[in-house]
Amino acid sequence: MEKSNGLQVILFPLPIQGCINPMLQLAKILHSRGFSITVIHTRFNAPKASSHPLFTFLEIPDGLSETETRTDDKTFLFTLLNRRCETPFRDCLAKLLVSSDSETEEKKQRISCLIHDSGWTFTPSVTKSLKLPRLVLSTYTVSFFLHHFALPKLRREVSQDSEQDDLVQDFPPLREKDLVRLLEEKREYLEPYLHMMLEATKSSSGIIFMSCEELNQDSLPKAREDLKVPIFAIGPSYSNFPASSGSLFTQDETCIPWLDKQEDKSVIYVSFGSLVTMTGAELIEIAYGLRNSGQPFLLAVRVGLVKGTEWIEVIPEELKAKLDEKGKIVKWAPQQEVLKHRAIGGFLTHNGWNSVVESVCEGVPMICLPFIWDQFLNARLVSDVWRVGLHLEHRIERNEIESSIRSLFFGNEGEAIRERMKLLKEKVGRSVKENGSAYRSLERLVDQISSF
Ligand SMILES: Cc1cn([C@H]2C[C@H](O)[C@@H](COP(=O)(O)OP(=O)(O)O[C@H]3O[C@H](CO)[C@@H](O)[C@H](O)[C@H]3O)O2)c(=O)[nH]c1=O
Ligand SMILES: C[C@@H](CO)CCNc1ncnc2nc[nH]c12
Repeated sequence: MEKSNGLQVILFPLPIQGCINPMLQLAKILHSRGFSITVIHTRFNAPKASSHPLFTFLEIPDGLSETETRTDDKTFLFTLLNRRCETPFRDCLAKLLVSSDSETEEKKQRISCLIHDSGWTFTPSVTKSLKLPRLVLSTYTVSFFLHHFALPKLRREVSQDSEQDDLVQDFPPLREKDLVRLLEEKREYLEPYLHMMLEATKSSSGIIFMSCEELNQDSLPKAREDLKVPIFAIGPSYSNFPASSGSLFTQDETCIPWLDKQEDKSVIYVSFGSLVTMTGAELIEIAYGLRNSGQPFLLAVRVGLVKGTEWIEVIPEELKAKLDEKGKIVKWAPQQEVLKHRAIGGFLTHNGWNSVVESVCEGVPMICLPFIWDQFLNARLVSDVWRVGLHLEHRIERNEIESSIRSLFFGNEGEAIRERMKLLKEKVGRSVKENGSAYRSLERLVDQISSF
């Protein structure tokens, strides 16, 4: 740990698991560079302050009701949060600035800037009136962030004559069938929300991605050109700065001793992040697919994953008994530790960006089953661009799942995928080491924050 550099950074994550983890990871990275860290967060999905004794946490009210927090339309949720949090956030930040000014000289830690999730769109007017520099963190991959601003236009101009498998011209490597599914979610709030997000990004002092040149060759130059603000692709550095301490759920630690008993690279790990929901019938197909594959498996079923039920009640008793012979089902896994484990041979994933990056960092080949939003694009990167995974093409059927597991573990394609994943892992690993592209980007970010 470096000693304090006398500067303080204020962080403001969006309250969903997929956004809290990368923000806390950024906090750890900046703290290791001597910055002191204050996290302003909503009451809803508040991170566990006790897991981070080195940071200061300040809670603001968000006014969300129980029902509102459960809404399926995430854009609506974020729109509500932005409306309700503006005033409490402004008050909180203003107070912080005043109290930091009045500290005694030796305790003084000048507040150098605010770094907020790209999903907070009200921030420009707040920091402008308080004269505080502002950086944005995007938890998406660069190409999704860049191209998703065109979604309202793409929705208006859905092409009639294109084939399902065609690439979407303005949104590669997304395919037409992905775009159709992505747009299926009801999104009446999407257009104004995206507009505000883009404005908040363009008026910022820079945007940070937990990604690197090696994973975004084509989109980074275009992002620099379009957004016209400095771009810092500083990660992923999951191995040095684990994100798991940001977990909102209790991790089932019995996963690791269970994995210890399995053979090298024999287990398929299955998880779907924190937002996706599925039907009971879909979970049953997945369970049969896992069982019929004959491979040992570790399945994370989050409470609430299956719509209308609590946990895994939909799985018939008789199947449950068969599952227990070779598999383990938990509510929340210590995912990074699991992916690191020598027993893991593959990851059946919904392709949230954090999961994809964690899998690449640990060199675990994937089976892609995206459900919503940026997951469709992430899955194409994995299967079509880097070619380090198979794609289920949205077929949640036991036979498809069984055969994809078999070809990943035993087929020729699986062999080639493992080979490519090994190379990709090494490439990304080099990027965060001294003089790698992500390392240099982080140096530039630290310089910029210090110079505000
Ligand atoms: C299910 C499960 C998850 N996790 C951790 C792993 C990851 O760091 C994190 C989940 O992040 P993601 O894999 O990005 O998934 P998710 O929470 O759905 O993320 C949301 O936010 C992401 C970033 O904006 C998006 O890319 C996703 O599409 C979106 O759904 O939670 C665990 O540690 N244990 C678990 O059992
Ligand atoms: C505003 C963003 C950027 O950090 C939140 C991430 N996640 C998401 N944003 C919008 N719709 C979603 N549907 C699923 N996940 C979603």
